[in-house]
Parts: sequence; structure tokens; C-alpha cells
Amino acid sequence: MTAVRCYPGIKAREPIGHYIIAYHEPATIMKIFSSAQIKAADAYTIAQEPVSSLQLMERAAEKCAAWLDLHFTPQTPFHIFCGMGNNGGDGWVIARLLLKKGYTVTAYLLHHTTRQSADNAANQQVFREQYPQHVRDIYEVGDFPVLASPCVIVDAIFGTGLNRAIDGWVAGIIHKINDQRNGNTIVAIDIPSGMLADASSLHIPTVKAHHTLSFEFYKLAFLMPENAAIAGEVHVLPIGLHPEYITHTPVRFHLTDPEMIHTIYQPRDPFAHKGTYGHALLIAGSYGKMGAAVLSAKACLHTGAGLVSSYIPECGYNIMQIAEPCAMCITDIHPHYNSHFQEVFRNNETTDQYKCIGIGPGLGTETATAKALEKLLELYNRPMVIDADALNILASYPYLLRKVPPGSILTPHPKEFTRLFGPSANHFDRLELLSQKAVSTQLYILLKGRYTAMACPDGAVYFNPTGNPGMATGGSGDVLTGILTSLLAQGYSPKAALLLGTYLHGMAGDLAAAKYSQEAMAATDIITCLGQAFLYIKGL
Ligand SMILES: NC(=O)C1=CN([C@@H]2O[C@H](COP(=O)(O)OP(=O)(O)OC[C@H]3O[C@@H](n4cnc5c(N)ncnc54)[C@H](OP(=O)(O)O)[C@@H]3O)[C@@H](O)[C@H]2O)[C@@H](O)CC1
Ligand SMILES: Nc1ncnc2c1ncn2[C@@H]1O[C@H](COP(=O)(O)OP(=O)(O)O)[C@@H](O)[C@H]1O
Ligand SMILES: [K+]
Repeated sequence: MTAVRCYPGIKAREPIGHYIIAYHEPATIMKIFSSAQIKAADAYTIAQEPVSSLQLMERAAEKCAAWLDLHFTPQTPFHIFCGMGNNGGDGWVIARLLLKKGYTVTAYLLHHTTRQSADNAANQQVFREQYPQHVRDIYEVGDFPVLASPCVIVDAIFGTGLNRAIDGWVAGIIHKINDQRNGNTIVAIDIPSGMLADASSLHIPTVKAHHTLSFEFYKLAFLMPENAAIAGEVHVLPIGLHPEYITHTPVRFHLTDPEMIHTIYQPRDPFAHKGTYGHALLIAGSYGKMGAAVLSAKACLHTGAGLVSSYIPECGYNIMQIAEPCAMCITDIHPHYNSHFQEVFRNNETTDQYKCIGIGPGLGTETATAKALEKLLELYNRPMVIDADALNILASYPYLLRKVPPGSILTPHPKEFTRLFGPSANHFDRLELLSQKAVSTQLYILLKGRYTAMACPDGAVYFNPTGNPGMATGGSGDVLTGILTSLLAQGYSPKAALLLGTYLHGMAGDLAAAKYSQEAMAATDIITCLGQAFLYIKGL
């Protein structure tokens, strides 16, 4: 069974994000395989283990039936819609297992093709022989039953074998199922019917599920914002696909998990002094936006940098010194915005005292600021963190992108990403663009979202699972800039800083939501909860 994600001191099922992670089988959750690879994993398992494809189907359906039995009672009637492929085969087995457990079940066969998979045929035959009065056949939309609420609708029509968009009367059935959403529960098996695992399903009819029981792996489609209303809550059920295939098959997409993060995390040296953990500089803030500078400096300190300096305009001096006495302060000659970055440069060189520079939160996009940024990019040669208005400046002067030190991390939200790299037709195209840009610029690019996507210079993309909608509040991104700058200053490699920092940020956000609620939490609460997030990661 899966384990509900749970942090110390917080009961399972608190509002800490809606996904479930199988902690005990990290290798199965970390990689995101394509439909073709999942099919190959299936075949490899059957070839290597003493298990037939029918037994594997039985195993998968047992996991689904156990999940359903845990979440519903026999008082709720089940309507199970089966297609002709192996997804439908799962449906027949689930129907049989639930009937055995005492549930009221009706199974429906959609006659969408004359080619039925062998395992589907075998399981359908067993079901029809044992429970002939529990089967209905569907040949057209008019055959869709009248369902009494509340009931559970199980969608076992199409899985990862979908090879074209659903149309005709089958699309009509999908719409009929979606019409039943209110007052009933729709549970999709493996993937909602109609949804493509590796490509955009925009404008394609799909079942809109409340829950999806996905076998062994997350599908790429589940991580795409455009599919948020289709898959519902995703529950990954391990079905014992062969670990060798999982370990040795290369993938481009990954989901970071706690074990991976624990491996990246480096405990502090007992003999450390403040010089050990680097001096971080945050160039941020302008008149009316000093909060962004304060948030990034505070987050930087609370992530463990040895020293933190904040470079701000004159008007922010008292604000910063009072709000964060642990940070040092350098003020620009301009009262309202950062215009020269003096003190960062000496004799046309950047001083080498700053192990990492983060720039952007609340910075503004004045021409003088843009010029100072250009000079900084020319003179500073360590990986930097570039966020917010610094990204907007890069978008206005695209030639500056080539001057960004290699290994730097860009942290755009979706609008900043579009300003930098142009629009995309859908989120799969945008992901492709993200990966291509990381390769062509040799930078790390972090595209913010529910599952923040982090593209590396080799084209690999890591999705971050932590975080929640409570973080959709002004200043959350400024906190992330502070965290990433701090980790780079401490000596983490850009990739390690990126994966660990983003995970920590989301986890602190989850802890803040559990403590204060998603509605009441603010970006400052994310910083307050960083300590607990560190303790959690250390204790893994
Ligand atoms: N991998 C695993 O670990 C395990 C996987 N398992 C399960 O197998 C599932 C994959 O099964 P699968 O390959 O048989 O494909 P599936 O999704 O049932 O669809 C094929 C059918 O759809 C049809 N069809 C396609 N597109 C269509 C359209 N647009 N409109 C209409 N029809 C369309 C196609 O018909 P045809 O192209 O022949 O007309 C064919 O009949 C997977 O999701 C999981 O549930 C478990 O049992 C065991 C462990
Ligand atoms: N629904 C959500 N689920 C998970 N994380 C979220 C969600 N909404 C926002 N976040 C996170 O909060 C941060 C918001 O950043 P950003 O939009 O730059 O905020 P700001 O500019 O106000 O500081 C990002 O790291 C993003 O991933
Ligand atoms: K399905």
C-alpha cells in the first residue's frame, strides 16, 4: 500500500498537499517513464519473473480493489466501465474482487472495437460466467445507464494504450460519465480515459476523475497544470514491476523524493565558523518593494549562509536593519532603486568576497539598474540566482542572457518564462522549450508552479512535489531566491542547491499551511517553518 506523506508532529491527511508517495519504493516513484517505457517495464517483468501478464493484471487490480475498499463501504454501489484493452481487463478484475467483498457492482462493456486484448477477454469470460446478471453492454450513447446517486464510477475504458483522440459515441459516453461528477465519485484506473500520458490532451474528450489510481509511476501528464482538473488526486500504487528495468532505464524526467533530498543534504561541520558557509549577497528592493529584499535576506539567513549582505537603495536602510538585524546592509547611491551596485565592484572587478549573488526580488527595471546588471554579469563569474525583475531585464535585453555566468539558476514564474522565451501552445510544448533553453544557455532554469520544473544544462528535468496553493501569495518566490542563494553560497553545486532548495521551500510551505491554513499563511510563515523542514530532512 501507499503511505500518506506525513511530517513530524503532523497527522497524516492534514492539508499538506494532495499527493501520496510510496516511501518504501523510492526507485519506482523517482523516474517518470513514457507510455512506451511502461509497456516495456510490463513486458520485462513478465519475461524476468515467474509472473504471467494475467497475474500482473490480477496484482494491479487487487491493489485498486484494496484502495477502493479502504475508501468506500459496501453501501455505495459501483459502476465499472470497461474498454476492450488491458485497462478494461483491470476493470473486469476489480469488478470481480469487489463483488467478492460484498459490494454491489455493475460492469459495462463498451464495444468500441472488435479487437479485444487476450487478458481482457479472459477476465471478461470469468466475470460473465460467475456474475452474468451484473454485466451490461454499451454500443451507443443511448445505452448509458441511469445512475442513482451517490455511487462510484470506475473508469477502466482506456489506459496508456490510447493511440488517438477519442471521438464519436465513445466521446459521448465520456461526457455522460463527466455529467455524473456532482454527488458521485469518479475513480480512473491508471489514467483518466482520453488523457495522453506523454502529450497534451487539450481539446480532447477525457474523463474528469476525482481520483486516479496510477500503476507504479507518475505519468508526465499528471504534472502538467493543463491537466489539473482531469486527474484529480493521484495515488501511485506499486504493482511490483521489475526493479532492474526501473533502475537501468534512462529517463529525461524525474520527480524528486525525500530519499534523494536526504542524500543531497550536507550536515554542518562541527568545527565550522561563519566563514565556512559563505558570504551571500542579495541585490534586491526598490521604493515600495523593500519587503521583497527583506524576505529574500531572511530566507537566505535561515537557510544557513555564514554571512548575508543585502544590497538595497537608500530608502530601505532602516527597514532592512530593523527587519533583519542579522543581515549586513549596503546602500546604493540612488535613494529609490539600485543603480550602480558600487561596493560589489572594485577596479572593474567584482570583489571575490561574495560566494554567491542573488538578484531580482523587488529590483525594478530602471535603465540604470539594467546597465548595472550588465556590468555585474560581465564581471562576476560564479553561478548566480536570477529572479523576478532581473529576469524581466534579461527579457528586455535578450543579449544579456549570453553573459549570465554558466551554472547560474534562473527562477521564472510562467509569465516571466514567456517574456524570456516566448509563448507555447500547451504545457508539454512549454516543457520541451524549458529543457531546450537549459541546454542552449547551459543554465539551470526553474519554472515555478504546483510541480516546479527544474531543467538542467544536460536537458534533464526534475519536478518538485512539495508545496501547496497557500504559497500562491506575494513574496513566496522571493523566499525561494534567498534559499537558493544561501545554498550556493554554502558550497552546494547548482544542481544540488536547486533540488534541495526547491524541496525545502515547498516543504516549509506545507508545514506553514498545516500550522496556519493555506488561506492565512504568508510568505514570512514559509521562512518560519524552514527550521522544521531542515529537521525533517535531516531525520529521514
Ligand atoms: N503497464 C503495466 O504496468 C500494467 C498495465 N495494465 C493496464 O494495461 C493498460 C494498457 O493496456 P493496453 O495497452 O491494452 O491499452 P488500453 O489503454 O486498454 O487501450 C487499448 C484499447 O483502446 C483502443 N483505443 C485506443 N485509442 C482509442 C480511441 N481513441 N478510441 C477508441 N478506442 C481506442 C484500442 O482499440 P483499437 O486501437 O484496437 O481500435 C484498444 O482496444 C494500462 O493502462 C493498465 O490499465 C495492467 O493490467 C497490468 C500492469
Ligand atoms: N499551488 C501551488 N503549489 C505549489 N507551489 C506553489 C503553488 N503556488 C505557488 N507556489 C510556489 O510559490 C512560489 C511563488 O513564486 P512567485 O510567483 O515568483 O512569487 P512572488 O513573485 O510573489 O515572490 C513558487 O516557488 C511556486 O512554485
Ligand atoms: K482509465
